[in-house]
Amino acid sequence: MALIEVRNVHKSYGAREVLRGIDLDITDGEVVGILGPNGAGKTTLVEAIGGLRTPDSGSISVADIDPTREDARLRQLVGMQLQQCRLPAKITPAEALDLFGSFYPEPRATEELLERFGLSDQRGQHFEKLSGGQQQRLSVALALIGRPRIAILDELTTGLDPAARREIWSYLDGLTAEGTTILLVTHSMEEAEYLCDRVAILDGGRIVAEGTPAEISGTGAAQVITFVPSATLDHEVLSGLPGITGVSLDNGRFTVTGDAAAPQTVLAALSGRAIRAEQLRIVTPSLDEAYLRATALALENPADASKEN
Ligand SMILES: Nc1ncnc2c1ncn2[C@@H]1O[C@H](COP(=O)(O)OP(=O)(O)OP(=O)(O)O)[C@@H](O)[C@H]1O
Repeated sequence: MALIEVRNVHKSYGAREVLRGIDLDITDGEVVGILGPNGAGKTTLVEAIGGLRTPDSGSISVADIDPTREDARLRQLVGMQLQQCRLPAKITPAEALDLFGSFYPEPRATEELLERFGLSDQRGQHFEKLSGGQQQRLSVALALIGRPRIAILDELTTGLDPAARREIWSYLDGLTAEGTTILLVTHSMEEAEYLCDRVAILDGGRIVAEGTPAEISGTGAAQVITFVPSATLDHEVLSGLPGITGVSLDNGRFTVTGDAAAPQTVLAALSGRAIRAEQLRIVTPSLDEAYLRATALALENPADASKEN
């Protein structure tokens, strides 16, 4: 059984249905990214998993706990970093960490977190005087202080400078090595590719694509090779090659799609016939492109999106 199970979850705010039948399984130790455009329902979904919002229908189970009912048990298991960290204006990072740490049996050391999250110099500064990035880093540290088995991180590194992002990513690498399960909402494809075992793209309240970053971006499967052959080349020479899934010819330019080995396969076949591939381009779709494709498809099929209500 998965550590987190989400089954057919629906959630509306007034007349607006924000989650429209979400199914998601997350296994122990996995790092799963939720991507999607603004307003897609990402925060609603992860906060429902964290027990902060109640679905209208469907079910959620977190290590066999119903997040809407067993709040105290859930709090010991789950560390949540919220998109907007709200703390009293006059609390300092050291005080906030000590306070949150006091809720857990074996908290991480305040000093260790201040150092790892680059807040040692601001340890005594009032929350209201911290920069946006410092408040953000504090919110991540607070989510992790209780050594949670599951960390839910909402826009973990939004607004952070590149060095701070890398620092947080490397800290999370350490946590995943210890077996922490991480669910993160992100707008950064780079972050998803770096951190996540799996991503789910949410759009219009539905998961419109799901898989490993490589599967979603197609790098594990589809490669697109385009070229102009230096001499006449038969279509069949290419279509008969192993791992090739499509060949088309337009204005003298071939476009060949195939598996990860397709570029080598095509170039070897050409070289065996003493043909050069001129104006050669090999395109590996990025996660960015896959994301735009998946959300564009969902936009093109609004009828599909409203069918199952
Ligand atoms: N408490 C609420 N009451 C009413 N509407 C809400 C509430 N929370 C969210 N919404 C609306 O639900 C939709 C989904 O919001 P949500 O915050 O889940 O999206 P998101 O994918 O996290 O967006 P973003 O990327 O902008 O953070 C939005 O249209 C938002 O305005």
